[in-house]
Amino acid sequence: MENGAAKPVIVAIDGPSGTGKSSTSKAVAAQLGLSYLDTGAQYRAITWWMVNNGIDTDDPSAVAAVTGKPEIVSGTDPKSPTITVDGVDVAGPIREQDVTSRVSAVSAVPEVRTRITELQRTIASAAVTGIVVEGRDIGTTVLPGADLKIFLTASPEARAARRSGELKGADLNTTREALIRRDAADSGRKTSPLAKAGDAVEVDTTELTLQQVVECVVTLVEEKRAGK
Ligand SMILES: Nc1ncnc2c1ncn2[C@@H]1O[C@H](COP(=O)(O)OP(=O)(O)OP(=O)(O)O)[C@@H](O)[C@H]1O
Ligand SMILES: Nc1ccn([C@H]2C[C@H](O)[C@@H](COP(=O)(O)O)O2)c(=O)n1
Repeated sequence: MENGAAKPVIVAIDGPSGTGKSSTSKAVAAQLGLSYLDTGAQYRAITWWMVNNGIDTDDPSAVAAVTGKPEIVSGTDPKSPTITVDGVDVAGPIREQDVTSRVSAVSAVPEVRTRITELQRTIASAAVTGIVVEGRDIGTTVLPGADLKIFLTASPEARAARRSGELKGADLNTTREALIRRDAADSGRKTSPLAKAGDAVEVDTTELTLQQVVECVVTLVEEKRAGK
């Protein structure tokens, strides 16, 4: 750039549940001084609002009719990301089971995707140094011109073990089945399904520590910035 400031770098990190998108994205963004956006949290936030307002989340037209109502605000500091709905901090409630079990249905509604995608693009374009955006359709749909696209994978067994650890000993098989069900719903929806972009770098995290994944992505970003 003419004034010597580096061009903002846009990094898209996609993949199924439990592959390490959030942990990796936050650490990479913090290490490189970039903003961070958890797009799953936005879909969870709108789902939380639907549940809280008695909307039938299995009825796409009922969901579509009220999609524009809640005001969703994401804080993009990777060291303390935030998410509010109409000014209420929902970081805790959006991780609860009633939201998790409904979020795939709500996020499949095209009107919801249009609204949340617009919000994501606005946030990404305002990031001064750049941003790491994680989700399911970032490289394919939200930011197809991203400088770097990563697609994280891991075996269902590894992902279930990671999640069971978080859920304090939840049954491994039940957790694995729930992950597979959510992946199938997210990959099978008509509008911008979970998918690897053709130009994404796939990183299988099954046998890697979180630190190794972070180092791998940081190296890829630095190589991109250096024009390699
Ligand atoms: N490479 C890794 N090795 C071991 N554990 C990991 C690794 N990456 C992430 N984890 C752990 O796995 C769990 C899930 O990670 P994370 O929340 O980052 O995944 P995610 O892909 O963002 O999931 P979701 O899409 O469901 O939000 C966390 O407890 C995290 O600490
Ligand atoms: N870009 C995105 C991000 C998330 N979703 C949906 C599908 C997921 O099951 C759900 C929750 O995401 P998580 O918090 O587990 O990462 O949100 C989507 O459709 N597109």
